[in-house]
Amino acid sequence: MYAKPDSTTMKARVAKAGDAMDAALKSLSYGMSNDERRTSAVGLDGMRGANDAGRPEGSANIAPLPESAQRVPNEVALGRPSRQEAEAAVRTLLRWAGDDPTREGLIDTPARVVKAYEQIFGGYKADADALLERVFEEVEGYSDVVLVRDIPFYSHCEHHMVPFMGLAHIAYYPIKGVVGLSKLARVVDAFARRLQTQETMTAQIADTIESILQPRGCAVMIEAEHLCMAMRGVQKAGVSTITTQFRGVYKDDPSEQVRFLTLVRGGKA
Ligand SMILES: Nc1nc2c(ncn2[C@@H]2O[C@H](COP(=O)(O)OP(=O)(O)OP(=O)(O)O)[C@@H](O)[C@H]2O)c(=O)[nH]1
Ligand SMILES: [Zn+2]
Repeated sequence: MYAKPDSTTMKARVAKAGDAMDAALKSLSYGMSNDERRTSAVGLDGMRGANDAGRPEGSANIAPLPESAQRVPNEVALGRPSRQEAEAAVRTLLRWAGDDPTREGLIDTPARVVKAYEQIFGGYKADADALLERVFEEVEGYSDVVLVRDIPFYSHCEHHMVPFMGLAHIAYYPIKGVVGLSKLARVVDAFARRLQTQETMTAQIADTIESILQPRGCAVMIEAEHLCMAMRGVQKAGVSTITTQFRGVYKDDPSEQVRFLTLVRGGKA
């Protein structure tokens, strides 16, 4: 439906973002309160703390239940339109765009779009918690950081239903065993395949890892390009948005945040 992100370009962008990250690191270490350290969006001052609403103070060590599973209330799930209704809605949008849904090239488009939505928005049916339930304990007591970086993802912004895409980086300090590496990428998909804001998605991934694995700490960083900013509206292409969530030791210890960002950037600068 849209192009795969160009990882070279993204890597170049990460390198370019290095200065911004360095500046952010300084402010993380010296300028921010503990609360501010917990959620920060580099270069997006107005977004700081956007995901903290309703989360109790000091809850980082308590392993809160992720809200992700409850994002679609029952009454909404039960009132789901039929496939025919969804296809009719696509025909309406085709007419709104100015085209003729009965012409040959578009006649099967509503069915294709509805099918594509099942994949693109398959995250609503994903149980992110269950993905992390299997833990491997035979790791010789390994308890240092596990960092999976450069996980590509595609999501859609909830404001315009236009794609945003990029890379997610996840780190955690295991306490008792480790989780399968692919499961972390699956958790990213479980939340990316929904209508999202980047901040919400970042917090949901961190919430899930924190509550299910109960690690000593976890860090999530997402960098993405939003096509709603590139192809419409303000039309600024190539803009990278970075969001982070730090929990546990990552929240408490700025040097852990530095180590995380250093590992994420390792070999790229
Ligand atoms: N914080 C945040 N904003 C987002 C995200 N995705 C898109 N947006 C912004 O959502 C905002 C919606 O602004 P509105 O003024 O309601 O809508 P609009 O008139 O289409 O805005 P423009 O994009 O400026 O044309 C825009 O500023 C988008 O850039 C996201 O993941 N996080
Ligand atoms: Zn948007």
